[in-house]
Amino acid sequence: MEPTDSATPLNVCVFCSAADLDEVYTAAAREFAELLGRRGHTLVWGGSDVGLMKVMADGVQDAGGRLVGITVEFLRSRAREGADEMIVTASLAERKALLLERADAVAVLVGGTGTLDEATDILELKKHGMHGKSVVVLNTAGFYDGLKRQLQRMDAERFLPVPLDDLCTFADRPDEALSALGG
Ligand SMILES: C/C(=C\CNc1ncnc2c1ncn2[C@@H]1O[C@H](COP(=O)(O)O)[C@@H](O)[C@H]1O)CO
Repeated sequence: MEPTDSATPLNVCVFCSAADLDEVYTAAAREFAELLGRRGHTLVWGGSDVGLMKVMADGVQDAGGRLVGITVEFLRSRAREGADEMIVTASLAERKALLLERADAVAVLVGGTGTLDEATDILELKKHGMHGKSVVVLNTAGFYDGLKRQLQRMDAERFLPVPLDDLCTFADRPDEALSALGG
């Protein structure tokens, strides 16, 4: 499908679960992916063809967007066929650096420890002024309510050297998340 909506094309890095999840989560990811694809954006992601990562890649590609996968040597066998680009790094650290480097903006969808690791890494880099890219957390079904409360407490009790709002925003819906990224 050709992209139909006009917006400045962005490279949007998405961190999300490698697991197969309930419909409430896959539906939101699919909607976000379709918005990205329809607006001609590129998905930059971990490159695997599993779980929510696959839902995102399918949705973006079906809606006319591009796919740039950045996988790592030990997960190479899980890499998606037919991505526009697939880069294989030697280590997870190198992969995280490249995911950020190739992105204009970052979206954190529901996920486990892998997603949390990636999200805190880019927030830490942003805190230290290493990048100024927009970061949005898509809080599907309140999945990240606990994380939001924790970060708000860090902010209120001065654990953060910059305001939380300067680090990331939370969005309840996929369209809000994309708007927060300027897409
Ligand atoms: C080995 C299995 C699946 C393949 N796993 C992964 N493939 C690619 N990227 C992965 C994988 N696991 C973690 N990642 C990265 O972390 C995020 C997902 O981790 P989570 O713990 O599931 O949230 C994701 O953004 C990836 O970049 C087993 O079937």
